[in-house]
Amino acid sequence: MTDSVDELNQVIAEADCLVSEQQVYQAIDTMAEEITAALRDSNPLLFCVMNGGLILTGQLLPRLKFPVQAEYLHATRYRQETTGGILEWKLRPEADMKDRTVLIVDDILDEGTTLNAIADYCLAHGAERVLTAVLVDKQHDRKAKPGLKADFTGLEVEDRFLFGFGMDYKGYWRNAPGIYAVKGL
Ligand SMILES: O=P(O)(O)OC[C@H]1O[C@H](OP(=O)(O)OP(=O)(O)O)[C@H](O)[C@@H]1O
Ligand code: HPA
Repeated sequence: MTDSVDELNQVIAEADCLVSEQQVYQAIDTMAEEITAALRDSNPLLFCVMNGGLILTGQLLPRLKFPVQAEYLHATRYRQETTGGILEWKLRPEADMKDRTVLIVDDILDEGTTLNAIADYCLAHGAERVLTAVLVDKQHDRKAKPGLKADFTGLEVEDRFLFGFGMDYKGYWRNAPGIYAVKGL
């Protein structure tokens, strides 16, 4: 059942703001500088991981100071839940990635299952190398592989259920202006 607007307004009113909007933009500025320095001569193929990667991708792209071919893919495993399940491909990448440097952009590396599966898919389809960029790396010891990290990380955030800047709570509040943790989660 869809939560009511009142309930969704209560979620953000009761949530803890862990990272302010201004701090998020500073982190994205830094990520963009790092990505530009690393990839400006690589002609990378960038894939936004829908839906969560939408906002980071939209903020990063104008900050990247080199020509970028931007595409998208859609893989999901949380749906409306706060724990992850089986990864479902809703749209596989269509662009030819043979011998390309691929940059995968997503909102969060939580357990890392999603990014691992996407990276494996790209390598299996001929990508020369796959790099990953996430706004948030959630701090816990449940990563799909010990020590798993993205190549570019904006912020390290505590182990709570988060929303804002692309991350959703039950499909809502991807638009929240900062990074918030749901009360009690
Ligand atoms: O590191 P993991 O534990 O695999 O979790 C991270 C993934 O989970 C979220 O996607 P979700 O499945 O919620 O789909 P969405 O992007 O449409 O919200 C998020 O956008 C990442 O893609
Ligand atoms: O903490 C989270 N919030 C929203 N989406 C997510 N997908 C994985 N972890 C999270």
